[in-house]
Amino acid sequence: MTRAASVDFAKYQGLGNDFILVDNRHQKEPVITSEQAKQMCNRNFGIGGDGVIFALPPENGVDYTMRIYNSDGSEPEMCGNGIRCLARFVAEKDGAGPVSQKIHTLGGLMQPSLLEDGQVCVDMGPPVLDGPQVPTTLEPTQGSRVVQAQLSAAGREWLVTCVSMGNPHAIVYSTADGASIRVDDLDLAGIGPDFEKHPVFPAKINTEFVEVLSRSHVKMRVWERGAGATLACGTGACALVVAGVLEGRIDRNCRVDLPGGPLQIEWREADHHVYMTGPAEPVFTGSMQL
Ligand SMILES: N[C@@H](CCC[C@H](N)C(=O)O)C(=O)O
Repeated sequence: MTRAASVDFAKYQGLGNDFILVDNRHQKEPVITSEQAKQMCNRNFGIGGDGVIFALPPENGVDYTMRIYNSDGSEPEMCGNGIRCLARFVAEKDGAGPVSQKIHTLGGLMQPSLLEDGQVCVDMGPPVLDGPQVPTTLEPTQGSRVVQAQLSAAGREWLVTCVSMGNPHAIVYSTADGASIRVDDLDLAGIGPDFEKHPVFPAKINTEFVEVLSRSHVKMRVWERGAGATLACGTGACALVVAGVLEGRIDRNCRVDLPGGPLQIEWREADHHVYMTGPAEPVFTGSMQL
C-alpha cells in the first residue's frame, strides 16, 4: 500500500454538504490516513470539508467502491450527499454522459443515476428498521422497530424513531408531550452532542429534527455524527421520510427542505427501497501537500 506525500482532489458539494473527493481506484486502501483526512477537512488549516470520500477498486461485482472519513476522522458506512457527488465526479473523470452506476459501500449496494438535468437520483436500498441492527439499545415499540420511543437528552424528553440507511439515524418529530418541533428555534449545538454520544446508541448517531409543513413537505436540521451541524444530510433526509411514514405523519414521496436546499425523497411501496434525488456540484480541483 502506498501513502502519498501529496494528494490530488476535487471539491464537490451537495446542498452545501461539502466533500473532498479522491480517485483512489488504483489501490484498495485509501492513499491517506484518517488523521490526514481530518487535517484536509479543517477549514482553517486544510481544504475544508464535511468529509473525504474515496473511489476505490470494485468489490462484489460493482463499478467501484466508496469509502468516507468524517471531518473528525471517523469512518461512517454511508453518505447520501457524498455518493451523489462521487457519482458525478467519477462520471466526469471517465468522460461518461448520463449514466447509472453500482457502488459498493460499507452500508450496502447503492445505485446512482445521473439525470439529464444534472441532478442525481440514488437507489439507496431498503431502510433497516430492526432496532438492534440500527444499532440502538432503546426498547423496541413496534415488533423489533423503535418508533416514537421516549428518550431523555439535553435535559428534555423526546420521541425518537430509529432508522439505518447503512448509517444510523435518530429522527425527532416531537417532544414526549406531543409538542411539534420548530426547527428554527432549536439550539442544535447544545442538543446535538447529547444525542450523538447517548449510551443507547453504541455506534453513536446522526440526529434529524423535523418540522412537518404538509404531508408531502417537511423541513429539517441535522446534527451529524463525526461532523456536527451540517447544511444537509442525504441519508438523514431518507431516514426521516421513512420515520415520518412509520409515525403516520407524512406520505411516501416528500420534499425535504434542509438548510442547504431541498431533496426529493421517495420510500417506494413497490420495492421498499428509498430513492433520493438532488444536486451534486463541482467547486474546484487541487493538490494538497500532506
Ligand atoms: N452527510 C452525510 C452523512 C455522512 C456520514 C455521517 N456523518 C455518519 O457518521 O454516519 C449524508 O449526506 O448522508
